[in-house]
Amino acid sequence: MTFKPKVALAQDFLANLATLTAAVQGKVLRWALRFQSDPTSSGINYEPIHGARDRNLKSVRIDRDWRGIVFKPPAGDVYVLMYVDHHDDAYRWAEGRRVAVNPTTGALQVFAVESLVEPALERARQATSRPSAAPQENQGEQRQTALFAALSDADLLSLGTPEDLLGQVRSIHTELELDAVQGLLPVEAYEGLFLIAAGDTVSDVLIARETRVDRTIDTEDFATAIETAESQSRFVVVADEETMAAMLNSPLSQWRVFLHPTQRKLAQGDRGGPVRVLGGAGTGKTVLAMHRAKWLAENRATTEKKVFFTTFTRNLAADIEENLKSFCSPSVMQKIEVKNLDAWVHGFLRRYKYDHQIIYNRKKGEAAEAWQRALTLQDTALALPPDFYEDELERVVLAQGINSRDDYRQARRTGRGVVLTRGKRDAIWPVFEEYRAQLASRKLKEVDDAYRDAAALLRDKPATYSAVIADETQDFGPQALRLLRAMVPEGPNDLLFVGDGHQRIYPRNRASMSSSGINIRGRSRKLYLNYRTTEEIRRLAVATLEGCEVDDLDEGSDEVKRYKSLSHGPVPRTLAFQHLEDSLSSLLPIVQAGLAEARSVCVIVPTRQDAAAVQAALKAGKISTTILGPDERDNPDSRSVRISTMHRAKGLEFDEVVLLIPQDCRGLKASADDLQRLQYVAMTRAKRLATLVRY
Ligand SMILES: Nc1ncnc2c1ncn2[C@@H]1O[C@H](COP(=O)(O)OP(=O)(O)OP(=O)(O)O)[C@@H](O)[C@H]1O
Repeated sequence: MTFKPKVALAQDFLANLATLTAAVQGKVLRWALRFQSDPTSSGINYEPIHGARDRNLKSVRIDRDWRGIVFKPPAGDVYVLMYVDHHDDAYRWAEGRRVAVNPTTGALQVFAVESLVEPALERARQATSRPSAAPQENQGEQRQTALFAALSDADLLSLGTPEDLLGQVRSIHTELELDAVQGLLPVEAYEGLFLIAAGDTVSDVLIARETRVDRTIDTEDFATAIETAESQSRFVVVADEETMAAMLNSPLSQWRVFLHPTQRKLAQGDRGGPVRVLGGAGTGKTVLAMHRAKWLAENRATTEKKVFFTTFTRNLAADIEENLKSFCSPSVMQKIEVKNLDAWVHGFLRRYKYDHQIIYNRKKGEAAEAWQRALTLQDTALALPPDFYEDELERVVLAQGINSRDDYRQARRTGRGVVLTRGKRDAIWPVFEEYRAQLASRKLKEVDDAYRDAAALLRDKPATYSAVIADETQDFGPQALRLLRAMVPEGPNDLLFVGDGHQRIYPRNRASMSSSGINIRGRSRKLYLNYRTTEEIRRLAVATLEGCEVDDLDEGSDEVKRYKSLSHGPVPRTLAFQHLEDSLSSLLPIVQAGLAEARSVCVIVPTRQDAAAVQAALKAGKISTTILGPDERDNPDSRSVRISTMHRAKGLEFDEVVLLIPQDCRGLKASADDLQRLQYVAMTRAKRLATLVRY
């Protein structure tokens, strides 16, 4: 048997490869395949890099101009393709990097050397002491004590700080300085440090990370080190040429290969019961959920007992299915069913000859007629506000599945504002009873009641799923959660919920997992790093949530203080106008600049009428546009400017977003809180640039 060395790819290699022309990519691919097949071949000439601090970094010639930087330690037979660039740039990169095993966590880390970190810190120090520097979230504040003064070296190392950089990390006094070295540190070190700066303790961070280092660390054993979850966030061991070719042919799809350590830990292995993962916009919840589906399908599910992957809207379900297909084999896909919940319920009830139509819009047709009839039984003496009955129907009667006057007397009405005595509840109940009777005579069912009926039908059927994964959980109401609970027997790996209360755009669907029969105690985790949006855009988006109460999809609350973005860019612009019409004239130059620089651009507006107005304005400027309709999937490769409502933009992402929004919510159906959440969702669709246009 011949011994095969371990060949791995680094994230930086793929990231830089993605920026090169197709012709150069082709050259690199051919070179990498030869390298992969035998990195010990005498034809590969490993050149030392004289200015490099790390003697294990070598240069390898690709052609006259291009060089690959390879990590090649003297022992252990590990070869990592670290970077690729023009000769001089590749050497410069290598001179500024070190690769080492962290002596406490055992992870293989790549980080910048002191001579790059020091100037970055110095620039940040100067920026904060400059009087003109814009103060942002305490960043301008001059602190006397260093941020990590209370931490021992052992603490800093356990968070993932490289041993070489302990001194530099100790000298950090402000969040701005920490952010200045973000890209120069291993991701787990930066994340751990910002969580400490935000108030967490070292043990909070380590417990949440599920870090267990129960071996003696050999800092020369690179082959073992490269296998930890932290190492796999930046290195991937490539087994064969086919895998190497697949990775190099789609270098942009980093999420398929490099997971954040928390994403990887949650995606793989067994869990004792339901798991909830919270994370702000863009923190990789959907990516994690997809990798979890793949792992379960590969390791635990069968074609008879599949993994059911669901979300609230049809478009998102279709996008997720497409993405899953891009990294799961057809045989794995046979063990995963992806469907939005309403489509699943519709199909399931039809199979069981359920003879009711489900209502998705009470304002239309026969449902509206039934509701109007029921309202004739209102007790006017109670002098309740006009929208009281509909709110009560949605948030109490349907949400809790209340079926009788007795149940309504006992119903929990927390947060409903109006206090109702037993007598008042008795006087109100007939409206709801009549509504259900009116619906029944028309063979109609409210969607929440249909969920309840489906859950009841499932009770005496054998389980057809081994696991259920729900994305965008914040949009599911209590009856939907109960139905998901009923779809799979209680036990290991049964349920995974990912979501974010800040992004709830259907406010009636506020549900608590524990009151819906889902016990996540001890199995709740968070993702903190935003992979999509620049830190500058994230900050503005978060500022729009000021004063908005946000829940944790259960009985507790959530906050946005602990999130950070991994990329930086221009501070979003805010423009203000008197009227929508005036603001429309500002759109054309913004959109034209975006298109000229080949960015995908989406103009996001509150209503469909606004979308039509934007389309007309852009059409006049001869710009090709597409309004994203409710049933229309977005084509990410389109060169057309997309126009979307805030609701429809959910789950999508674009290089650039222009958000048109009124100064207040007058004229919109949303409350102030709802509008704040919608605005947060809309702004966080932007990857690189955002403009907020107020009118
Ligand atoms: N580990 C990763 N490495 C690189 N990119 C990632 C990673 N995880 C996620 N991403 C990218 O970050 C972006 C956001 O990911 P994703 O859609 O999973 O986030 P989310 O938390 O579900 O977002 P939202 O709640 O805003 O819909 C996507 O472009 C995705 O490809």
